[in-house]
Amino acid sequence: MNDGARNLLVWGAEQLGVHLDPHQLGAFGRFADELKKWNRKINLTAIKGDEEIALKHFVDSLACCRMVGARGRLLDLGSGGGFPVIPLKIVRPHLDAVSVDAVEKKIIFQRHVGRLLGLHGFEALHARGEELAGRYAGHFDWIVSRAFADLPTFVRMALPCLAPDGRIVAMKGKEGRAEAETARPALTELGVAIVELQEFTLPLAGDGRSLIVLGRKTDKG
Ligand SMILES: C[S@@+](CC[C@H](N)C(=O)[O-])C[C@H]1O[C@@H](n2cnc3c(N)ncnc32)[C@H](O)[C@@H]1O
Repeated sequence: MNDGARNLLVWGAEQLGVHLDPHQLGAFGRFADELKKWNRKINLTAIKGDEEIALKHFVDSLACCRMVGARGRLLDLGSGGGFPVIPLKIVRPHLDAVSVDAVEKKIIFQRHVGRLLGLHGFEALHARGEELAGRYAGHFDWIVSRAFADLPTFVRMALPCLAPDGRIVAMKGKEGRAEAETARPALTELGVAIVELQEFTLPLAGDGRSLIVLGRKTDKG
């Protein structure tokens, strides 16, 4: 990753309230280098330039930091090249993270990055989200996804694996609020409520983003 991209990453992360130390910056640099190298052979991402990777993959992934604690169990459904799970693991090293994707070559890439960066408590699993309920029933404190599926589909897949007080976090573009409104009846039927909806602009790139946080409905609503 070039100096300009590194500066963008530091600055963009700061805008989100995340301070990156030199060790973490080094990890992001190695992740970017591997992403570019592997992307020449297997299709991991359409985002190829250093600056774009820094903003549209790394800073964007870090946006959901504020919704996730420092310790606990995290699942990323449909994580592709490792987003948002690997950036989250870099800045929240004590999270126990499971990353799932249906495409094996993407999971092989993530395992490679996990080994290279020495990420402990990181498991990349080649599976479909629909298959996880048996192994991970009620297991995760946070289940996240970025650019994965429509809200009811994601929630239906995530819910069996969610701890009783767990949270589902959907990372969406600027259309997130409208999608949440449309999905509200289906979500109610699933026994889930929108706990929080945050809209923000990706630093510098200016693209609209939204974070939709969901939890099980309680008797109180
Ligand atoms: C648009 S990509 C997003 C990847 C990553 N989250 C990101 O933001 O860069 C969606 C990913 O979901 C995976 N996927 C689609 N359906 C899936 C399923 N049912 N279970 C697991 N992964 C799935 C695809 O293989 C793909 O890697």
